Amino acid sequence: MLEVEGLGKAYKKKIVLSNVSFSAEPGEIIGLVGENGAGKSTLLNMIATLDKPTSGTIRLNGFDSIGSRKQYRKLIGYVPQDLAIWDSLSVEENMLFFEKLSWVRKEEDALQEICRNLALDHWKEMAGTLSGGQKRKLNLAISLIHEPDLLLLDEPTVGIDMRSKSEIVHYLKQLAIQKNKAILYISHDMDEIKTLCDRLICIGKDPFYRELLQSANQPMLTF
Ligand SMILES: Nc1ncnc2c1ncn2[C@@H]1O[C@H](COP(=O)(O)OP(=O)(O)OP(=O)(O)O)[C@@H](O)[C@H]1O
Repeated sequence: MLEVEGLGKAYKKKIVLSNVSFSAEPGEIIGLVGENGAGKSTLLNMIATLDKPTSGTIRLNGFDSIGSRKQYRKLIGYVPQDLAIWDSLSVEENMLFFEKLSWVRKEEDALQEICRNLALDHWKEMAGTLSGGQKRKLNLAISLIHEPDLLLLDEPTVGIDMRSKSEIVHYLKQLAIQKNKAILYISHDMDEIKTLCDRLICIGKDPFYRELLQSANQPMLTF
């Protein structure tokens, strides 16, 4: 499904990633882990087509991320580290707004169901007055409107309470199992990594980090 081959990224003379190769199958949750500044977001951003690789290729269901960008983009959902919601709109208005921007048409009931499945029951409330956890859920719900095959998540549970965190983790697990979605997930939370991820991709050279991750006893690729 997702095939990353020989991927490299340099910013001017600074090499951030080199020769990263891996694949992801439907239903798999893969954790992207490693120390600060290792290049996790850079890798995710290239897969999200927000940044161009210096070398290598990314293909999703046979579509190249550069050559077939339009078709490729329809298959991905991306949740950035920073919230991308409208504070002055209600949850309902946010969902309707982003549905209009999306390439699929969804009835309001279906949009509300996405939120309900995430235990986000604040349909008429202004996004600006939601708790941190509810805002994160709305951010995630928006990325699911067009039912992407591959979900790219950049620390989607950072800084939120344990209940919201556990609801998001439970939801993602169900999404992978029941709807066969592939999920690439950046996290610094060891418990979350152990609970959620089927396998890991460790970016960076810090031996402390690598040893710690090996103790999680999950299949791991290192770059
Ligand atoms: N646009 C850019 N121009 C120059 N350097 C950049 C740019 N984007 C990222 N970098 C550098 O690339 C390296 C990797 O950054 P990246 O944000 O991918 O790391 P990360 O593993 O996601 O870190 P964190 O865990 O702190 O989020 C860093 O040294 C960063 O300064």
